[in-house]
Amino acid sequence: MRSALFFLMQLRAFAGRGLYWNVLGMIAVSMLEGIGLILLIPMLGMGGISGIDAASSPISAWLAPISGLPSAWQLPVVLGLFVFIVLTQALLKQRVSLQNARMNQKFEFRLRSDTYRGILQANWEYFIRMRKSDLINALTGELARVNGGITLSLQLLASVIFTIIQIGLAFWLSPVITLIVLICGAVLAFFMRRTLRKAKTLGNRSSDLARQYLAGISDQLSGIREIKTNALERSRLSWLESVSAEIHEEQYAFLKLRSKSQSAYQAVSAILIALFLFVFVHMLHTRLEQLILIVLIFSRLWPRFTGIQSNLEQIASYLPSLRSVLGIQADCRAAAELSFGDEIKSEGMAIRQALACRSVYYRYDVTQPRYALRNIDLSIPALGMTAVVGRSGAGKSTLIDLLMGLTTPERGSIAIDGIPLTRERLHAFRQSVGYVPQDPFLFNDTIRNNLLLVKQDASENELWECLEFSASADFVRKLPQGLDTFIGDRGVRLSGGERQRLVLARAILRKPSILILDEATSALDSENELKIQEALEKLRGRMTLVVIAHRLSTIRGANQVIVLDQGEVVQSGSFSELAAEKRGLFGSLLENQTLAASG
Ligand SMILES: Nc1ncnc2c1ncn2[C@@H]1O[C@H](COP(=O)(O)OP(=O)(O)OP(=O)(O)O)[C@@H](O)[C@H]1O
Repeated sequence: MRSALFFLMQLRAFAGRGLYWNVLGMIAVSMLEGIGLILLIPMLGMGGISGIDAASSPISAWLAPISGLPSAWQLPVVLGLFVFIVLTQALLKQRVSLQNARMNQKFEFRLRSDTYRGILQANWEYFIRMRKSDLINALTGELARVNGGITLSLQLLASVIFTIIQIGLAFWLSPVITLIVLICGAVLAFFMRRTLRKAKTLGNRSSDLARQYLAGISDQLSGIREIKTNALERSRLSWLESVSAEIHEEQYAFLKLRSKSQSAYQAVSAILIALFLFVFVHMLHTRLEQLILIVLIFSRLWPRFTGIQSNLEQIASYLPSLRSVLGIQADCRAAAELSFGDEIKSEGMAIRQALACRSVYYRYDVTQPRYALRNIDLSIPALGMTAVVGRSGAGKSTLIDLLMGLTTPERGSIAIDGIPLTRERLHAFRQSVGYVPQDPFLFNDTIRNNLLLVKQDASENELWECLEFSASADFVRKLPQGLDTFIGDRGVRLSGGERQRLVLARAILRKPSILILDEATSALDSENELKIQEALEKLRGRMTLVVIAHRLSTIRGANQVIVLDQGEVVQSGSFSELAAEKRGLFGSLLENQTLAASG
């Protein structure tokens, strides 16, 4: 029951008074149903069914005006009343269920939007920690289960209201019989508690399995190339079959649990009804009208009891999904770096003097002693070109993430023109950054839309200018639909170099104050690399450039070269200065590359 209450509390916090109106509607529906039921006795009595005395009906006092009518009129009037009550009840019921569906939809919409908003507002560290597929699962499968949980909780609420009202009616008719039936029901419910606990455990497992499945399948489809080239098809299929088998086992266990508890309820209800009739008619000589009504009430209540039990089981199994979605929301709140509205308030922030790191320390995992960056002190002068070099794993990309404000230092600070980059200034600063990552990403859309993403009002001329600059214009012109060609799954596949150039075009479209290229020319052939080198030359003096480069020949023109090794700055200076320090790391990197190129 606590699970259902949890769902309903969430709904109440969202729907407020709307939920109370619906509860009132549910009460009215149940009352009308009860009255319709009680009307059966006078109807049967007036219809002349022997043994039933219409005047002894519990509502005979209410029917007094009808008894005053000529006897030929009495039955049609009672039948008319009955039809009216049933129709009103049906209409009201329809309205309440539509309102419930609307409320549920709005709740789901809000939950979905709040969750995604939280995800979008979370900082980069959160995404480093989280599995992407868990977030996808929360926004798809888990939300669908939460929706199911809310629907069932509302059904349960209706059933509980119905049950209370019908039990109240039964009490009014005969407290003794009702009490005996209720005691039996309570004893049965007590023994069914174990089933509920089991349902909850199964629900937890089902959530885990869904997460595991989605994580695995999205990983494998992303790595399908590796699967093919390493001939891993069979082992991957076995993985899928084993997870599917587990999912089926879990579903089967849940169905078995439900059908077992339902059959138990049905069997007990049949035995109880038979026992009642025997005991009350033969031993206690109860009045027939009362007995008929009570049997009627409980024969309708019993399936509701069963419904309540099975609803509770299912709701308990859905609860882990709601908890998981709310957990993600809470984690995102804790990791929030931005609130919507910041972007409206802020405009780009230009670097006028320098972007600097002061005694910066950074660890990916604060529980581990290993620092990815240690004691970093450096200054990137505005409008110059700074190159960052170092062996693989030296900390270059980590440094870039810090410089862009994607991550925040554990100690020390990042400052723009001497002012620390605080959370409030983050969004404005990022609007001034153009970034081309190692593995460029384009959305599954047209080239035009991919570019317009960063500057919606860019003119056709501006788009082509950026494409020219990034040496992409030629290949875009040759595509079947030019700028309107779909790329990715639904359209033309682009080579790594082409994607990299398009991402570069996008990065410069909004004329950033600082352009950061993380190995941006790694996928380019020497002809295109040269073009980009020339373009970067043209940008010099117009924006601050930061370039991470493996190929040291590409950074000859840099004003400053920073050499990182094992998370520390080991050298910095101009290209020629560092090249002259033969015993330094830069000298040896340069020597290795020259040897490799000549060999
Ligand atoms: N998400 C992460 N979680 C934990 N450790 C990480 C993570 N990303 C990087 N590291 C570690 O931090 C260190 C610096 O990594 P980084 O990616 O900054 O190096 P890099 O110089 O950019 O390397 P490369 O040239 O190969 O891209 C490495 O030891 C790496 O293992």
